[in-house]
Amino acid sequence: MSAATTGTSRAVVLDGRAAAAAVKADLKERVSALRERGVVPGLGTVLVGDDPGSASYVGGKHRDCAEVGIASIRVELPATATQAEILAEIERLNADDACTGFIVQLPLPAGVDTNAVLEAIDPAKDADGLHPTNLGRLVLRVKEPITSPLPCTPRGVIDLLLRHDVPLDGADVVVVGRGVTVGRPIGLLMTRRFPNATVTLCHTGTRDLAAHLRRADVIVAAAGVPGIVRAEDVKPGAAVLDVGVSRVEDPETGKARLTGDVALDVADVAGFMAPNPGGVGPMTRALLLTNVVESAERAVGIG
Ligand SMILES: Nc1nc2c(c(=O)[nH]1)N[C@@H](CN(C=O)c1ccc(C(=O)N[C@@H](CCC(=O)O)C(=O)O)cc1)CN2
Repeated sequence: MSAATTGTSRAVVLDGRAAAAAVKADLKERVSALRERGVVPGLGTVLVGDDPGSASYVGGKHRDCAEVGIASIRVELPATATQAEILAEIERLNADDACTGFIVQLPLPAGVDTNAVLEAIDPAKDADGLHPTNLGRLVLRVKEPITSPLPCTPRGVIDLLLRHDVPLDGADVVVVGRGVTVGRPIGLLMTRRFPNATVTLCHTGTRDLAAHLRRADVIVAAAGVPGIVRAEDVKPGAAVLDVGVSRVEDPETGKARLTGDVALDVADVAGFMAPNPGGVGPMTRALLLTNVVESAERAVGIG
């Protein structure tokens, strides 16, 4: 969804750019404190192939690192890289003391076993929180404070809801999309932070998506299908967070542009809206940095 609406919007905007700026300001101070103790957090990224979207996300991650004082390590491999070559780079980053956390940018080229790649990352350096050990800890350590990295986009969604006091106690939450970075982990994190929320995961096999959406107090749209969440299917006052990303051709300019999953006029019905761009995306980036800083703090016994 773009920030523009049909003009009657009364939804409170869940402003991810402002929230991310606040998160980064806090991280900058924490990174300075770590540096004073001789600890320099370093984020590594592994980018395979030449997808312009992925390259742009990785570039943004390194700009964020520079902003808060985190060191950057960039690994780039051609789209033809073999599974063994990718795993070798992961082993190198696992062993590199300058790299305190790293990610492998997704999606990987067709033919690469993404699960095997994610499982090869040292769980202590897993800045995305997508290693099975960390996903398992997320399920098991429900009552503990955060002791392991958490998936960034789901964490961003929850942070935005908390910052704006969106009511979650007893809420019906509907997540659309079952991808590995958002749809699958978000229910785990949501019911850890809001144990009385009821989370339903909808996907391409869901028989009646509209029926699920209509009773939802909170909708997290992460399907990558433009306009899949329509105003007529949103309960007045609901919180709607648009996390979908699709590349479409702009009919006016003929140029490719990014669009979300939520129709523009949903903002006229919703009580809270996380737009796309400007909602959850900037928080995904800020919480990646948070995972890196928290890991570095844990390593020296802070937090
Ligand atoms: N290893 C990972 N791969 C991917 C992840 C992830 O969390 N880990 N998520 C997405 C891509 N992504 C980060 O990698 C990401 C997507 C979008 C944004 C963002 O800030 N979007 C902006 C709009 C950007 C634009 O206009 O170009 C916004 O929403 O305002 C940040 C990060 C898939 N891969």
